[in-house]
Amino acid sequence: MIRTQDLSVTLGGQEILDRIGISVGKKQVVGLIGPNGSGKSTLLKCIYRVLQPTGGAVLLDGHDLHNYTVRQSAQTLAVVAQQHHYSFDFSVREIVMMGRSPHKRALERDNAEDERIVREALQTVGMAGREERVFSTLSGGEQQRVILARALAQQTPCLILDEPTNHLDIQHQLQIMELIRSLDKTVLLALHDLNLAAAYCDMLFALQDGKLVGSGTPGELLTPAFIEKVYHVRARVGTDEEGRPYILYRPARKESQ
Ligand SMILES: Nc1ncnc2c1ncn2[C@@H]1O[C@H](COP(=O)(O)OP(=O)(O)OP(=O)(O)O)[C@@H](O)[C@H]1O
Repeated sequence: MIRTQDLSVTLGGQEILDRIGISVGKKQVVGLIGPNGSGKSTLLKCIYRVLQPTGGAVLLDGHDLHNYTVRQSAQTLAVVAQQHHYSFDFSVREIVMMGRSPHKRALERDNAEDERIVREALQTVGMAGREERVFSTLSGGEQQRVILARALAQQTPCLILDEPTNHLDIQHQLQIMELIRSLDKTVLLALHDLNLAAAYCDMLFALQDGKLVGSGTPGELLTPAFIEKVYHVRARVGTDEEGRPYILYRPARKESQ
């Protein structure tokens, strides 16, 4: 459903992405992994149209995203980006209600159905009853959940998430990942935590220095050799009772021994 074809990005004269081809099947949860600065956010930004690629294309259901109007792509893709900058003190309700705008005409007023969808989205992320709180006064984790609620209120078939577990404690990390899995949507997300990626993703794509350096199911991709090559960290990989890999990191070798 979402595909990138030879996607390249050059910024400030530097090649940030080099002919990346990834694909996310309908209703799959696909993780994008890779070290800091490897290009994960840049790739997601091309998909949610904040960045214009220098080469290649993003295809939605086989159609070039460039032929979509902004409204059409907002009806297809909802985004939870890494940083949330709001210059005004919006309430939680107002922020989540913004998710409804691709479904409305200019100046159309919010109706009872919009209100219901907003309440339901806040309930889903565990933020019910906080509609009137000022967004900027929420903790980082609470803000993250409100932004996810806004994406849910957008009612799109696809979700793009850049580090959705950022700022969250372990309980909320697991809750958000369980929620993402339960949504029955096509999901592409950037993740740092390889154990979360292993536990919740159907497929993974790995970036390193702007290049695609691996892809496969978590079990296929996350081997000790791969982790050492890409992250320069030694690791032991076990398998849980459901056959999914889990990773234990090991201290770096001491050079003097
Ligand atoms: N506007 C820009 N001009 C120049 N370089 C940029 C620009 N935006 C991003 N970069 C560089 O592109 C590279 C990839 O950045 P990106 O944010 O996509 O990485 P990432 O994998 O998401 O990293 P992280 O895990 O740290 O969030 C980095 O080296 C970054 O410094």
